[in-house]
Amino acid sequence: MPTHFRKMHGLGNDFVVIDEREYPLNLTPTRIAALADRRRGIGCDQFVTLSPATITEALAFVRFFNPDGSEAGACGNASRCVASLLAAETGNTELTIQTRGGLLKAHVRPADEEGRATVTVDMGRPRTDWQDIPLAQETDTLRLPLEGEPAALSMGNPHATFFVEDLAEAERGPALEMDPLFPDRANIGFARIDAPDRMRLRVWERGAGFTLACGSGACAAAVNAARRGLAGRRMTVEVDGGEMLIAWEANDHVLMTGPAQLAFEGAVDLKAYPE
Ligand SMILES: N[C@H](CCC[C@H](N)C(=O)O)C(=O)O
Repeated sequence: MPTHFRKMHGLGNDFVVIDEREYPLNLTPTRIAALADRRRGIGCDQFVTLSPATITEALAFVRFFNPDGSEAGACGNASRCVASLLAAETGNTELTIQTRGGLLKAHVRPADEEGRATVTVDMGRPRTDWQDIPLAQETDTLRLPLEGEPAALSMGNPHATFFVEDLAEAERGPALEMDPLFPDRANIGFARIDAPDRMRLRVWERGAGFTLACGSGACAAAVNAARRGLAGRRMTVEVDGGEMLIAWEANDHVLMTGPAQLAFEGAVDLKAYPE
């Protein structure tokens, strides 16, 4: 029996979303990778599943998988998309979703005539201790012992941010993702500070490669810029797909605001994909 899915995106960072709350599908990493593959599957940057929440205040337990089948503890753009989906389903504009990286509270402004909602997600606190990122050795996470001295933190997934003048340096991303300093690999951001409240960012994503936008990467880059004294605590982050607003609040929580969009819905025969 075909399985319903939604194709969604946040600033071009795109997702296949499958709701397993009614009917668990037990999707294996192999099948997820095949479905996420743009040549042989539906194609997406991350594959997102909704399952029943195990914490009563949350409407769903949301998991994020990269096209290589690896699981991410956070995915900012997908969190906005799922929040907009749940808001449309429930009529709630304030809601909570459960992720491996923690509980995320969202505020959803209803979709406009193009189906584009504006969502603010509280992405929680950045984790800046080396063990929480994680790194392979005790390290000052403000300046990692790598060429270009990036800053690093976790938003529920590992991020290193290089502050550069020339975004062409992003070509270093693939090698850096695999650097032994990152035992779980890492998302690698390249940020150019254009003003105390504005940056341009490109992210080589762990397990996914370059994407048009990376929400957790924008949070990480904005917090790392403020930690390094390069910017304030409210940033407009310009990515290839558009702009997000990031605010690192006085309570240490990081608020991310940006669009969420349903592209189309469809059905897929999972049996056509290898277990
Ligand atoms: N695109 C996502 C990030 C996915 C992170 C994933 N690549 C990982 O392995 O952590 C975002 O909007 O935050």
